[in-house]
Amino acid sequence: MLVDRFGRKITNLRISVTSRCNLNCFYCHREGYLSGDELSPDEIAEIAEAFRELGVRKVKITGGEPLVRKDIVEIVEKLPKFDEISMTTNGQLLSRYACDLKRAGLDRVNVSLDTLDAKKYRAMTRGGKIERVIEGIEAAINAGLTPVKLNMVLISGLNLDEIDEMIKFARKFRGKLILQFIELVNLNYNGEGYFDVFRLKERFESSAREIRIRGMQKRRQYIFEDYAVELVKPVDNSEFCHSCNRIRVTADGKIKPCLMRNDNLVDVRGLSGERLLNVIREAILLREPYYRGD
Ligand SMILES: Nc1nc2c(ncn2[C@@H]2O[C@H](COP(=O)(O)OP(=O)(O)OP(=O)(O)O)[C@@H](O)[C@H]2O)c(=O)[nH]1
Ligand SMILES: C[S@@+](CC[C@H](N)C(=O)[O-])C[C@H]1O[C@@H](n2cnc3c(N)ncnc32)[C@H](O)[C@@H]1O
Ligand code: SF4
Ligand code: SF4
Repeated sequence: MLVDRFGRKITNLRISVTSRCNLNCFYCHREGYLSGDELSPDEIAEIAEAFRELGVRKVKITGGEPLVRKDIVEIVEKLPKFDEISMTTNGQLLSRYACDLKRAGLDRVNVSLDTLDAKKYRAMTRGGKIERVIEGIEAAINAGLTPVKLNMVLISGLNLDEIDEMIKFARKFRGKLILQFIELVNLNYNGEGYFDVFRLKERFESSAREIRIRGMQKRRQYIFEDYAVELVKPVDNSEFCHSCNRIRVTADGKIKPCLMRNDNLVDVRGLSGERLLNVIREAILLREPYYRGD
């Protein structure tokens, strides 16, 4: 088991498989790192296996946009067995891949959708087609990549007035969708439009059938009859960082201890066996909560 200097157990691995993307959302943090280089499916599998041996139980595939990689099905297929393998995608290519990804071993997907207005969507993503995202969500549900989480970054002046509509949209899928309302992170972007998502707490607390607090980043989940809501508050939230059980691997094979920092990356590309395990153990010791509180 990997445990950092702050007693946080690392059970969750986030692998960026590319920095490339077929969209260009104006606020994108790009997972905090840009790389021109990409690991092969075998290289990804080797690093993932090392983390599995060290106690990681869940894997998230992300990007850039993971589905722009032509070998994405092979990447998923070659991953070792974990309790859960999920992917975060913008959904543009999801309907094409949903069934193959499920067969390859993907358990579920998160799909990013900040608005239900086609014109606004095109503007925010600089060219995205909303109908493709909707088709992708439907294909993912039909393929059993569930629960599908819908990621909506809340931006004041842009989409706060769409929260109710998004809930109505989620309800149509009868319990198969979880809505994630995400706070805007000020990284590679000036933070204009910031909205504190905890301002929604009261609203959901007073009406939910059940409230769950996830171990990961102490996220609050509100369960309703035919949908659920999760609030993701990464800004100025020491509770989030103190229960952060994630480690990241960048598209070019560096261990990234924190989304918000690039001054403590550790290159593991080309390493294998005991050497790889030891370098991972050392990298874990570089982890620090980004927001610490008092
Ligand atoms: N600051 C920070 N933000 C994170 C971290 N993990 C996820 N996020 C943000 O949370 C939002 C949702 O990320 P996703 O990739 O969909 O995954 P997730 O919701 O974290 O993971 P699951 O609930 O397991 O599906 C994105 O805006 C991420 O940038 C983290 O460790 N630190
Ligand atoms: C960087 S994207 C990568 C995966 C894929 N391209 C997608 O959009 O789902 C992962 C998630 O981060 C979110 N995100 C991007 N920039 C953000 C920011 N500045 N603040 C909060 N979330 C952000 C996106 O909305 C998306 O849900
Ligand atoms: S689709 Fe994802 S990676 Fe691409 S620009 Fe938008 S948020 Fe960033
Ligand atoms: S320490 Fe905080 S900011 Fe850094 S990755 Fe973990 S939750 Fe995100």
